[in-house]
Amino acid sequence: MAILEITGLHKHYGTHRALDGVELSVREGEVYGLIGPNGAGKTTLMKTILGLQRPTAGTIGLFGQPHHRRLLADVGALIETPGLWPQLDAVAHLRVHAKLRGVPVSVAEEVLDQVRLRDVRSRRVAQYSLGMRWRLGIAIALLARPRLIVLDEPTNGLDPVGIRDMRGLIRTLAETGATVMISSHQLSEIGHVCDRVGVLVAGQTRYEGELAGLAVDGDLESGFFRIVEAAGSGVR
Ligand SMILES: Nc1ncnc2c1ncn2[C@@H]1O[C@H](COP(=O)(O)OP(=O)(O)OP(=O)(O)O)[C@@H](O)[C@H]1O
Repeated sequence: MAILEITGLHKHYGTHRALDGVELSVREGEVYGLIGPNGAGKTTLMKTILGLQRPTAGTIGLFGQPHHRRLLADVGALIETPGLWPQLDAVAHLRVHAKLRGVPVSVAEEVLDQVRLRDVRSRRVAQYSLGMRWRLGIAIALLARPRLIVLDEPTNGLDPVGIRDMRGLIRTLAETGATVMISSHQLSEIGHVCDRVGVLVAGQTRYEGELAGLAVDGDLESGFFRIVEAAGSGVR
C-alpha cells in the first residue's frame, strides 16, 4: 500500500517553479530515498508534505487519505538542522518534547536506546558532535511513534563514520515497521540504504524505482548523472 502518494504537485515562488509536477509514491515499510542535486526541490517537497508549505497545485495522499493536518500526528520529521538547546542534555530534551506531545516519559528512554545516545544521555548538547545532534533530532521525531518518518539530508556535514552510523539507524527504523523517507543530494550517501529511490531534478521526478534500475553499465553514479544532465544542468 502507498503510504504517501503525490500527484502533479507544484509549488511556485512567483515565476520560479520549485516543484513542477512531482509524481511519487512511497510504500508502507520501505526506506525511500529522495535524491537530487542542490536546488532540485527536495526540502520544498518535504515541507509541503509536512504542511509547512502550501502547494500551488496537485494532491498529496497520506495513509490512503487526502492530506489533512490531523494525519500529520502520525508523521515524524527532521527538516534542516534540529532545533536544540545547547545547555540541556538529551534526557531533558526528550522529557520536554514528550510532555509537549502528551507521550509517556518512558518512551523517551526507549528512543534514547533506539538512536544509541544512552552513553551520552547526561551530556550537554553543546558538547555533542553533529552526528549526535542529528540522532537526538531523530529521537525527538520518534517520540510520537510515527508511521512515516521524513528526514531531510540527515547525512549533511557528517564524516564517513557518521554517514555509516546514520545509514544503520535508518535501517533500524525501517525494521521496527516505520516507513522512512530520506533526502540527499548525494546518491552515494544514502542510495544503498533505500529500498527505492526517486530522483528529483529541477522540481520534476525524473526516475522512480529500485536503485539498481539507475545503473548504466553497472554504475549507479553514471546513471544518476545521466538523468541529471538529461534534465539540463539540474543545479540551481
Ligand atoms: N521561500 C523561498 N522563496 C523563493 N524560492 C525558494 C524558497 N525556498 C526555496 N526556493 C527555491 O526553490 C528551489 C528548490 O529549493 P529546495 O531548498 O527545495 O531544494 P533542495 O533540493 O532541498 O536543495 P538543497 O539540496 O540545496 O537543500 C531552489 O531554487 C530555491 O532557491
